[in-house]
Amino acid sequence: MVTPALILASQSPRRRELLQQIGVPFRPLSVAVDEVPMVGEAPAQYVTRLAFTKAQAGRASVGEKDLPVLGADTVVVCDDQILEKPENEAAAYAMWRRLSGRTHEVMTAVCLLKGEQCRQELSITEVQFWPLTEAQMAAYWATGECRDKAGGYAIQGLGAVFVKRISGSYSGVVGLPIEKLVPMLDALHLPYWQTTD
Ligand SMILES: Cc1cn([C@H]2C[C@H](O)[C@@H](COP(=O)(O)OP(=O)(O)OP(=O)(O)O)O2)c(=O)[nH]c1=O
Repeated sequence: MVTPALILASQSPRRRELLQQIGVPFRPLSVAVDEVPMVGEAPAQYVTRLAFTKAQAGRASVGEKDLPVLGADTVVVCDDQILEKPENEAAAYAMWRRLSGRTHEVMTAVCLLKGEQCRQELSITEVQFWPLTEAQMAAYWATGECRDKAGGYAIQGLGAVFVKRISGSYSGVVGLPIEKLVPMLDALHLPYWQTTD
């Protein structure tokens, strides 16, 4: 068995797949943190805080201070409002009506802790939706795909048909911006595909 180079403090299957995709040897760990914005907290601050909190929670639960821990958080932001995972059908429809025919931002913050070191990055991607019909929304709800996704859609899934344009990081929208992560791994001398040390 390969020795893990880091702990991924996340229950998200997408984050696990993205780390696997670039050949990082890791051990997944589910952490539970309160995902509630503080009063007056801007979306960028909020996702950054949550990524840090998840990494910290992972480190506390592993107990091995020297093993690096990676945490991440993703939110959809539209009209300065944070859209997380829809709690029910009404919440999902409210999100889709807001996103329909418009451009929103997907923010993913990443935090990597190793010993005393803390590296953080924020990815912001613009996503434009086609106008959505009520019939499309009903059909999408029926698929169940929206339930554990920020903003109530998955760009990597059937939700891709809602997307007209993207400007930024595709992997960031899915939950882990590879182009931000690789330099962080380099800085802490952590392995991935093609590294030699
Ligand atoms: C916008 C969008 C989000 N998402 C996902 C990424 C995240 O998994 C999820 C946002 O929820 P998060 O709270 O960031 O992550 P999570 O609860 O799935 O996992 P954990 O907190 O344990 O790390 O939405 C997609 O998969 N595709 C998309 O197109």
